[in-house]
Amino acid sequence: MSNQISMLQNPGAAPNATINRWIENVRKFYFELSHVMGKTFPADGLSRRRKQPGDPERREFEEFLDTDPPDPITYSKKYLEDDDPLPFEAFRDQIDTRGGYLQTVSKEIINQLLFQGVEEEEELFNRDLELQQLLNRLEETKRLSVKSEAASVLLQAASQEEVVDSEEDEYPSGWRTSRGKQLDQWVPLVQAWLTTPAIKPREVAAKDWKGFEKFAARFFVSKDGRLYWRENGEGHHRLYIEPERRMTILKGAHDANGHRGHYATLSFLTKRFWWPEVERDTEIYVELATRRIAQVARTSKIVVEKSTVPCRTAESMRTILEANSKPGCRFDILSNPEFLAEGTAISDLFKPDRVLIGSLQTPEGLSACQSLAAVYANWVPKDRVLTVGLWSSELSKLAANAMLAQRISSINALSAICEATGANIDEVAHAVGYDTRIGPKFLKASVGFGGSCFQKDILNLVYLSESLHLPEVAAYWRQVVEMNEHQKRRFSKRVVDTMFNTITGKRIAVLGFAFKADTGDTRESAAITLIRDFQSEKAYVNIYDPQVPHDQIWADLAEASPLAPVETIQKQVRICSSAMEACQDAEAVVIATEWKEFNDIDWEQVYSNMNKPAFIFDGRLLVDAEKLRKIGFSVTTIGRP
Ligand SMILES: NC(=O)C1=CN([C@@H]2O[C@H](COP(=O)(O)OP(=O)(O)OC[C@H]3O[C@@H](n4cnc5c(N)ncnc54)[C@H](O)[C@@H]3O)[C@@H](O)[C@H]2O)C=CC1
Ligand SMILES: O=C(O)[C@H]1O[C@H](OP(=O)(O)OP(=O)(O)OC[C@H]2O[C@@H](n3ccc(=O)[nH]c3=O)[C@H](O)[C@@H]2O)[C@H](O)[C@@H](O)[C@@H]1O
Repeated sequence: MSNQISMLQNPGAAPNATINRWIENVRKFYFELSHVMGKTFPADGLSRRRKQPGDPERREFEEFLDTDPPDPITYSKKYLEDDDPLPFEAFRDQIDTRGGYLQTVSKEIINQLLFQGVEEEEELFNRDLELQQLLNRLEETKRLSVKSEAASVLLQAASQEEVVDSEEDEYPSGWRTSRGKQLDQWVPLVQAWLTTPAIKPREVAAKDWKGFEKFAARFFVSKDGRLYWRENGEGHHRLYIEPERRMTILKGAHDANGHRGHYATLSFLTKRFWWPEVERDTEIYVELATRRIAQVARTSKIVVEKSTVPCRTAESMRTILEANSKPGCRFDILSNPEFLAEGTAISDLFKPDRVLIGSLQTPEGLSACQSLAAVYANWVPKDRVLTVGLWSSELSKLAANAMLAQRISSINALSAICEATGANIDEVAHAVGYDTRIGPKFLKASVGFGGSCFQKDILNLVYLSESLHLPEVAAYWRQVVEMNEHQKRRFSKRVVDTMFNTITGKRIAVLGFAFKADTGDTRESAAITLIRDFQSEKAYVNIYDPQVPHDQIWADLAEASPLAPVETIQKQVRICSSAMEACQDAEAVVIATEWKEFNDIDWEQVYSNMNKPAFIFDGRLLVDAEKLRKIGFSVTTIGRP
């Protein structure tokens, strides 16, 4: 209680979250605090404080009672060997804190606790609902993106309606191995047998019965008659997909989901669906683009990998191309990764640091390499065109992005140390970057790196390392991504902690939504994670970004909280058309993207429009903290105490 009193008097004190919720409730009333020592009832938060000098004199508790204190509680044991109940003192603390907590705990948490005990059926229902909600929300936000396409294709495929194969979507039986074909025949028998176990399927030979039973044990049939493969390692039951729906599902998971390659497509699929040899089918499907090149090419071709690909992709392309090419056609594959950055794409194109071309070191490979180098020679100086081996080129692209991201994670890790010690991350970066071996670029601490490529490419490297049985190498690179996630979490926690451990009902203006300045791209933007965290703490959020379309913001927020209804998101979030509008009546401003125009904000005006105390959280080292403090803001900057 003394903690609460001191906090009521001193908003700067740091209560914990439970106590803060309590304070919020207590503050609704006009009251005078007094201390009544409890004797009859277990101690609660109010009665635990011992009487202090200066406390007003109060009658003892007994004086309030009309009758004698009740008799001690009696109990009877069900079985003699049962343990005696523990004395009250043994668990008094537990009751005390949990009692206080549970009274104010939010409904969601209780629901979550209850939810842990739900039956399989309910989980399935929720999973369907989740897909349905995802689609609804994406449609509502009118975002005609590949993702809504993916969701709709998947929903359609998962529905129980009859499917008529279009010619294009026919499932090629040539893909199946004999084992796959056998399991395809077994699955309908499994379903029938699980529904009426008394009838053994005649089609299963006696010698196969044990195997069949074992196989069948992996499934269950839901109330609505759908067959599910029991949960995989991630705790998801997977809906069985019949052969005639498989191409639609593959198409949805791969094409409509952004051609994210074999690994991403497979993990997307295997979280939701199952059929025999889904892994093999996915691999074949993902290779279809290369097969298509072979199919349509009538003369020899140089095939250039421009997109970022896993190391040794060219090798699998070659195998596919050679196996499917027309007589007399030969294919040379080059790797020519793209190094442009968003926001500077045109200048990167005209004045690249380097152009990298990887080829096989055979006469044909080297000659193909020269052909491509000649194209670049039109505007890129010769010494900037680097020619290397094919695998080195593929790996260099992943390595370059991984090392850039690693610098950011390193500086962000140091920013946490700065906040705890009093050092200043800008000064540290400056001092470190002055070493010519290290260099000054890409050492700007931030709320976390975003963008479509860093995370994807590092995870690509992690996957590659794992598949090469290099777990320590994989762990090293994974840590770069984990540190980035940590940085985002750390930042939103700092916001909550600084605002007296609760942002419930408070309005926060988030300035910037793009993953960096000078682009409208929001993929993996740190702002999305921050806003999701603020929403889950029940804050109101005003968002302003000079470039990102509003529909995109709604779609990203919907995707970040797949279980939150759109109306809830829209109640909590407002998209504004200027920084000034976003800051109106806010309690805090969070700078998430380093847009130049944020330097020109009239902070005095912002301050006068905000609720007090007015907080600024600079996730981009953008503002002049001292200047803003003079205005009256409480300023928190990344990498500074
Ligand atoms: N965004 C960037 O700044 C940079 C991107 N890159 C690389 O360039 C590639 C494209 O990047 P973004 O343009 O940002 O991606 P994006 O996702 O915006 O666009 C890629 C488009 O290509 C389509 N696509 C992918 N594979 C396909 C296939 N096999 N057949 C037909 N269509 C296919 C997708 O459906 C999508 O529409 C990626 O590999 C990325 O790593 C490289 C350097 C910079
Ligand atoms: O393969 C790709 O897609 C591209 O990825 C990055 O380019 P991009 O994602 O456009 O953006 P960056 O400028 O690298 O910034 C990435 C993220 O790191 C953040 N960042 C960058 C630099 C820094 O010092 N601190 C920092 O937090 C940015 O704010 C942004 O969120 C690389 O810089 C390009 O060379 C590469 O071609």
